[in-house]
Amino acid sequence: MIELERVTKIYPGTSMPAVDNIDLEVPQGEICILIGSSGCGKTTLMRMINRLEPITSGSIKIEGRNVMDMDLIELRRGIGYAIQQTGLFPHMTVAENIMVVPRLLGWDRKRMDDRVDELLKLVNMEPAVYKNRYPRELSGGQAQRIGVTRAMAADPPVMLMDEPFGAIDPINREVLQDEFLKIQAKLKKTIVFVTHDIHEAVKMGDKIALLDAGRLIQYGSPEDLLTRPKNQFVKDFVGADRALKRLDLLKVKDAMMKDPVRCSTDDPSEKIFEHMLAHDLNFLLVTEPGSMFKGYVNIDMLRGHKGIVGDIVHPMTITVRPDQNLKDALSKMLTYDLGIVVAVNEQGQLEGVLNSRTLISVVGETYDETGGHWGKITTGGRVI
Ligand SMILES: Nc1ncnc2c1ncn2[C@@H]1O[C@H](COP(=O)(O)OP(=O)(O)OP(=O)(O)O)[C@@H](O)[C@H]1O
Repeated sequence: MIELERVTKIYPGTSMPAVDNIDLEVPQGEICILIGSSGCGKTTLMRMINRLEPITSGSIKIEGRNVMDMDLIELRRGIGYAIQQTGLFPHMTVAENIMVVPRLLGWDRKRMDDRVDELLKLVNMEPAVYKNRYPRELSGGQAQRIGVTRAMAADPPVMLMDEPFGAIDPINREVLQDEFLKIQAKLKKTIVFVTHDIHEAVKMGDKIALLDAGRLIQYGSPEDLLTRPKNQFVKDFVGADRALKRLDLLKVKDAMMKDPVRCSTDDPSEKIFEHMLAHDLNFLLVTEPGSMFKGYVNIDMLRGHKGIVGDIVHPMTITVRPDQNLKDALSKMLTYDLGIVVAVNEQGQLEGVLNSRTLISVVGETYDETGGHWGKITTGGRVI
């Protein structure tokens, strides 16, 4: 846990505090987002945690220990630090960059090599391909991945991340965010994460701290800020399209129809054709016995077919995961012009189906602008 108590920073030669009397608690294993307009004090606040900036007054404790009482080297070893500009050393290879802190800690060669491979695999970069490259031989997204892995190299319990995905185009940014959240779900670091982007904040944050002119305006879960903005400033900051932002918060599994009607690859086509006619269905999902998702059949494909469904099933390559957010699902549906999108789990098994009508009703019905209350989503929609 990181505890900030009445933390204030006044830069020498200035009179207005850059950080003004902030109390904040970041629980163990959570991501706390610092957000606010340019100059509101986010970076200053973060840099006081690892003492890159001296604290003017107040106290910062990590696991109950005041950072000012800790040996500086020991403090920084326990805190990974990733920044937007990545800070990679241009004359060092990827592997050497990742190993900066472990080398200082005196790790042996084998342990360092293993760690480089492990971390590169974690961020989906093939070690054999990338570890001997120099930063100039990486794309912007790859360099940011390396910046983040470097911060994680010595497995610090605390990470400070200052717009770590800031310089990346929106599509790769989503990919990096998803990767990072997956890693975080396993590693459970305590993270302070600065961003300018409210979508990123809502997606990544367990808690969001909204700052203005050095002061903490509201601190709470993304849900809190979106649904119970404390004042007009917060409302304006989170924006008028709060209903849409809620798509960042809700997961596919919250809105999908679970356990949808399906047939099996070993079902006879004629029997399924009759069944679909009888139930007025023209489209049916197909799984293997054991529920591995295979694709779909429609009534025209089945008409006159003598074999089994598995012979003619049409694959559906665009799918979502139940724990992806609804915004990702909507974006896939719009990009590929799909009326429905199927949710499959990591093993490829069919878990549910989401249709565009359900999605739209989630956005439309769950927020009552006048009362400002969110309704409950209780059901997915019927698909077939
Ligand atoms: N070294 C410094 N000396 C004097 N003032 C500073 C210094 N660094 C930052 N400031 C001021 O402190 C305030 C907070 O700056 P800080 O960089 O923490 O804001 P920020 O929220 O991270 O901004 P941005 O989003 O633009 O990065 C600003 O008014 C800035 O001008």
